[in-house]
Amino acid sequence: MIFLMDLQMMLLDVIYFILRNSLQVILRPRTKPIDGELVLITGSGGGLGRLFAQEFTKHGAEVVLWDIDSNSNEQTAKLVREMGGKAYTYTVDVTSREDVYRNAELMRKDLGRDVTILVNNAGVVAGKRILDCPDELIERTMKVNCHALFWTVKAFLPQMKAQNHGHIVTIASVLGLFSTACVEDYCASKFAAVDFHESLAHELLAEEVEGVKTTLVCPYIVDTGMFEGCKIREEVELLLPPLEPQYCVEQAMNAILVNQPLVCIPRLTYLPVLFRALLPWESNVTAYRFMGSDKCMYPFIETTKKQVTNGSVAVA
Ligand SMILES: NC(=O)C1=CN([C@@H]2O[C@H](COP(=O)(O)OP(=O)(O)OC[C@H]3O[C@@H](n4cnc5c(N)ncnc54)[C@H](OP(=O)(O)O)[C@@H]3O)[C@@H](O)[C@H]2O)C=CC1
Ligand SMILES: CC1=C(/C=C/C(C)=C/C=C/C(C)=C/C=O)C(C)(C)CCC1
Repeated sequence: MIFLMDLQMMLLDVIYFILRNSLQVILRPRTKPIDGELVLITGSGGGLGRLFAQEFTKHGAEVVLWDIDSNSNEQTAKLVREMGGKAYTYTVDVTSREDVYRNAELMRKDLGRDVTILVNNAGVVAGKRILDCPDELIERTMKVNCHALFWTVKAFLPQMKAQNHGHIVTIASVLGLFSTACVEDYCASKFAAVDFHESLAHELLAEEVEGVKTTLVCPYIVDTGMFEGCKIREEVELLLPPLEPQYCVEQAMNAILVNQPLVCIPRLTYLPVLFRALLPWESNVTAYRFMGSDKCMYPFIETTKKQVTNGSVAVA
């Protein structure tokens, strides 16, 4: 009897959340204020990281900027300060546990307060076919895109839980929800990031830590240069062009500010996720071929090769 009542309640809840979430697409829920929050952004010297720093600043938050490259990181801090915001820079290699824990402590000492919003944004891709790819580059992708999430969450979640206040944001990718050819390192690391994030979200909910929110951000190609050359069939690209970095970050911010658990940018990319789950493998392969998404990374890999030949930075 109790089982049947629980089942009925669960089904009603499922329907309620489907209706509520559909309605929220049209009627945006109220955004939460984040002025005075302390936001840590990893990879803050890069394309999206810099824009996140600026967007959080616009909303009145202070930003802690972590990047492996101090020059680009200082550039981000300069832009934030020019907007009248507060930025604190640290040169951190997020793949190093020791570096992460040491800098978390240093930051706490420097600022005398804790991070309340963590944006795990740093990311890399090898840009080589698996058989041409040095093992170190594969390991680096796994360490930056996946392992680093463990270290930063271990460094900042305890205080968030203690305060019952915080937000963990993971910038993953649509390539963490469906995959394509020749980016095995990246897809594996982003699938891992997605599941790391989801497991953490489940843990917080199971423990009823209501005050610590989570948002998983899964963007399609963004024009930051990281995937320079990546291209699908022209006719399909008209429907699904690469995202403007500013648009991508604004969409991600909208999701964060309403505590939305998951956002795929653009919305159209929810479809391949559904098809992957529902259709036979061969049907998906046929659709991939039709849309040119089976070989979309070929020109990207050629671009990376040219960068190496020209003697510039070998990997994104
Ligand atoms: N661009 C795209 O098409 C998409 C990107 N994403 C994801 O968005 C995030 C941001 O990407 P985007 O801004 O385009 O990429 P960028 O390459 O512009 O920025 C990434 C930043 O992370 C930094 N970084 C790399 N390794 C480390 C490390 N070990 N420790 C600290 N910082 C590090 C980079 O520094 P350095 O430059 O010195 O290496 C760079 O500043 C990534 O997670 C990416 O996977 C998701 C979907 C699409
Ligand atoms: C595979 C695939 C597609 C193309 C996806 C591409 C090209 C994704 C690139 C994503 C990047 C670069 C993410 C970075 O994090 C389509 C056309 C949606 C159709 C369904 C299957």
